[in-house]
Amino acid sequence: MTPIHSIIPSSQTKNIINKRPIYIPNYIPDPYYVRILDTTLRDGEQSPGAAMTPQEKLDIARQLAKLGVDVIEAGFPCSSPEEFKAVKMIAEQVGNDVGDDGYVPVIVGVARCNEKDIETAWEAVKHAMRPKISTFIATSPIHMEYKLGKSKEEVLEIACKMVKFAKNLGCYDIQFVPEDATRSEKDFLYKILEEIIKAGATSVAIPDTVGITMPWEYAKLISDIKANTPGIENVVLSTHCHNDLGLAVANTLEGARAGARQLEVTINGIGERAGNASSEEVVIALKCKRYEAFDGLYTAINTQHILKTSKMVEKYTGMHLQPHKALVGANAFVHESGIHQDGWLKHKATYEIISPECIGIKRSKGEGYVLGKLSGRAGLRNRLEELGFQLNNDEINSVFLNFKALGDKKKRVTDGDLRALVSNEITHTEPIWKLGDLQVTCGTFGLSTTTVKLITKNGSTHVACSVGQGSVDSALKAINLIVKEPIKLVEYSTTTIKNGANVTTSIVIGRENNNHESTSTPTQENVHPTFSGTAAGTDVVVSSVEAYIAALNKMLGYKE
Ligand SMILES: CC(=O)SCCNC(=O)CCNC(=O)[C@H](O)C(C)(C)COP(=O)(O)OP(=O)(O)OC[C@H]1O[C@@H](n2cnc3c(N)ncnc32)[C@H](O)[C@@H]1OP(=O)(O)O
Ligand SMILES: CC(C)C(=O)C(=O)O
Repeated sequence: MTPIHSIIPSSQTKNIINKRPIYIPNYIPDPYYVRILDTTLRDGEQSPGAAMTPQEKLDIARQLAKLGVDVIEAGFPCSSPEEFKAVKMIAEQVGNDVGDDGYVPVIVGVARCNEKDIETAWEAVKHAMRPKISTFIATSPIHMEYKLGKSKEEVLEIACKMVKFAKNLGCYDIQFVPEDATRSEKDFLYKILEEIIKAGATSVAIPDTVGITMPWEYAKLISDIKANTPGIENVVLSTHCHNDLGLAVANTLEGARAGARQLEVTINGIGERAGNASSEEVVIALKCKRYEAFDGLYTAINTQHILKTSKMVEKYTGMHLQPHKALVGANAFVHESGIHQDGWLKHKATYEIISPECIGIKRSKGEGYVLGKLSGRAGLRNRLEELGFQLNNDEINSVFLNFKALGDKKKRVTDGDLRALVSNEITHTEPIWKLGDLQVTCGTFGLSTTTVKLITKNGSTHVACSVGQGSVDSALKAINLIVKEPIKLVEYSTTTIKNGANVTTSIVIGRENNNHESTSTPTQENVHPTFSGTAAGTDVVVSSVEAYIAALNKMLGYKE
């Protein structure tokens, strides 16, 4: 029988960086090699609100070079003086910096098909070791008629003239892009590509500008262009797919299968409107299914840098990732349900297609799953063992019932909650203190004040009043005045459920060690042992006080 984890050949889960063939603008010496053109700094920056400073763009370009991209599309130099400065800095610095594998990335400046844009782009990139201009003009009927106000003949003439113009400036690596290619008439597309190749283009990108194309249609377009465009074998064919229907990655991968050997992607999939094909998804899909689905295609991306690059782009652009974003979202390697946790604990590959380390995620103990109402005994037992509790089956079964009851009330059962559940299970002490009454005064005038009445197990009542920094603080201080114990608050959390109508509070306390000179903030590590209490109700102060008293009773009942 085939072992379940053999779906991922072990060579591919390890960090093997494939050797990159030498860079020749219009030809890739290895037919299985796929170039990655990263356009985070150009199309990615077209995400509404994602504008970056030149320094931020430079930092990202450096990181993209470490990631191992072949081509960095650095920006649109004629769009503003700062953009020009950013592209120039990237060209001069990153475009001349030899990476660990001896490679220097190509730096691209993007330009419309006009002399001013092209001259400006060339001025910005020309000092890179491998400068490139990418010039575009729309070829679809709707764009030519309404946006450009030009006929096919005019567009064809401008495109050829501008490719030659770029070449005459001294640029020998020129990409031509027929914008809105997927809505263009195919015969016109073949014709314009034939002519711009004759004019000197070295690569051609086929953009699905408005993200309307199905994966099989995109694959057919790439195959048709290869079959019908004279001279197409003399250039590198590239994808450029937008995500308006959520198909950018699928279309890009289909484009590669159909023969495109440069893939244009962005980190985290950011870009104009719904974004572009996500770099991490494209690269890892190729890596995971290199032989099964892609006939051996490979990239030179050092996947260990994926997470770091993703975080940097998220921070600089302010484009926050949804938790369930493939590969780099906060939940991408976190298991919530019991059946999954059980399988994952037995063998990671039951529910993970790659190891998170492969993209640079360092997962420590306790990470990889969260406990909640959908968890089972396997996840619960494992986390309790990680917290140092060894319970027998009867104890686990008993804790499990209370765990499920708590899970029904809270979104997430925390380590503090687990400690409280376990100590309920193993201490069984009769409560020493009970809450009698509680009265809180708070507002904007002066400090909060709480009066609390506690009742001991033999029925005597004790009342105290305290001010504090807020209602909960004054309430806990009033309790401390009564019980006269050296208590340290280690952890405090509340969860509101059902639109604020109900609140659950968890508190962890420890006995303050008077001999201990340390002034550091108390944590579960430096206050030993700790005791937890949980309470639920409609009022946050009342549930906080009840949780505190529950933890206090455990502390007082505890024998070393
Ligand atoms: C599909 C894509 O992602 S394309 C890239 C998109 N990126 C950008 O637009 C970069 C940022 N853009 C900018 O900073 C500005 O738009 C600039 C500086 C480029 C131009 O600004 P303006 O000169 O004020 O023109 P504006 O943006 O309003 O309109 C675009 C003009 O370019 C023309 N144009 C559009 N595409 C092209 C092209 N590929 N080649 C030549 N002209 C073009 C339009 O027809 C229009 O011309 P018009 O003013 O004669 O009607
Ligand atoms: C300029 C081109 C490459 C583009 O961004 C598009 O068509 O989406």
